Amino acid sequence: MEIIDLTETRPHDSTPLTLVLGQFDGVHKGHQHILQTSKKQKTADETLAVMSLSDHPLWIRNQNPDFEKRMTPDRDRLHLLEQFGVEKYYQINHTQGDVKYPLEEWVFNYLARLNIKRLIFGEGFRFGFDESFHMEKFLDLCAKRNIEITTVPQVKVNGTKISSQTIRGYIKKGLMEPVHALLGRPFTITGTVIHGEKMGRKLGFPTINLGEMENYVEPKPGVYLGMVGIHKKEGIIDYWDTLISTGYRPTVNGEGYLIEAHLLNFSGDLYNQTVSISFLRFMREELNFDSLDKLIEQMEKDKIEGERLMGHF
Ligand SMILES: Cc1cc2nc3c(=O)[nH]c(=O)nc-3n(C[C@H](O)[C@H](O)[C@H](O)COP(=O)(O)O)c2cc1C
Ligand SMILES: Nc1ncnc2c1ncn2[C@@H]1O[C@H](COP(=O)(O)OP(=O)(O)OP(=O)(O)O)[C@@H](O)[C@H]1O
Repeated sequence: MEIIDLTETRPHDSTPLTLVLGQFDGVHKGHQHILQTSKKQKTADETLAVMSLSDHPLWIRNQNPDFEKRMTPDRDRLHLLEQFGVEKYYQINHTQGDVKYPLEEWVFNYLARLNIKRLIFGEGFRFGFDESFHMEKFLDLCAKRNIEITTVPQVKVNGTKISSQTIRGYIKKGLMEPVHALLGRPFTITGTVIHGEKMGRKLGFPTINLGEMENYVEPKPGVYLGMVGIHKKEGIIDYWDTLISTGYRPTVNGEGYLIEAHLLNFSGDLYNQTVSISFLRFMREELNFDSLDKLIEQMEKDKIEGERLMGHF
């Protein structure tokens, strides 16, 4: 997939495009449907492209914290878009300096640099919200350029549209089973293993900590059952059943929110390796124990329960 920053470049290539507009956080089942439909609708000479803003307009324009973090930061999202057949990805940098322009005109000025034949939206699409994105005005601008517009019906579950915002809300509540169902895969964070406080090892429960985590939505504090994928050479991933602890570690007066994973029955050095931590289910709340012995006793119970749930015995 070719990645093009439209803020910096005026593309010279005039490839005819079928373009889908939107943020695509999670590349959830609704997004997957619109991409599959677009692939079928485009003609053989058209290239399937997606265009997104670097940040959600509701974060840039309204400072709404619900739209700051992602379940799929750029690297994960681009990888998934490619898997679903997107051939070109256009990004526009959206910053505070742009808020003085009407959103639909600002977006259209970038679209006008491309040879768009077909523009595809999910039904009810709006970038941000009604007051910031005037859909009718946007459609008028497209019509003047002879861009064909198609609307794809919404994919719903129990009568409600699948949306990134809803799924991020489930992650924040620790509801990992519906997240798995709506994404078609578990919520997964990927990063490089960094050196932590090394206290876990002393407690008999060594854990891996990941760097570069700032951009991910934070799952509710607690203990989860999951899988860790260790990225090996040639794209091979070695999976381990795992316990995941998220939160503030009140028992050891931890500082700041952290995600750690204790791989079940694993021994070895993972520092500096790339790993993916997938969340399968919430097991219990994070607790403030009055001694380290009590924390260790509970972690031993967590381990037995985790192994039982994973079918180890
Ligand atoms: C399975 C598991 C359960 C945990 N549960 C709690 C908990 O309930 N309360 C708490 O304060 N910390 C909990 N922790 C976090 C530990 O306090 C933390 O892993 C330990 O202090 C090591 O931290 P470090 O990796 O930064 O050295 C848990 C960790 C694991 C692996
Ligand atoms: N459930 C769905 N069914 C069909 N199309 C969808 C669905 N959800 C989003 N789309 C479409 O996918 C494209 C990208 O969507 P976008 O990520 O901007 O919206 P979203 O997933 O609804 O997110 P948010 O919750 O932030 O509004 C848009 O064209 C949008 O209309």
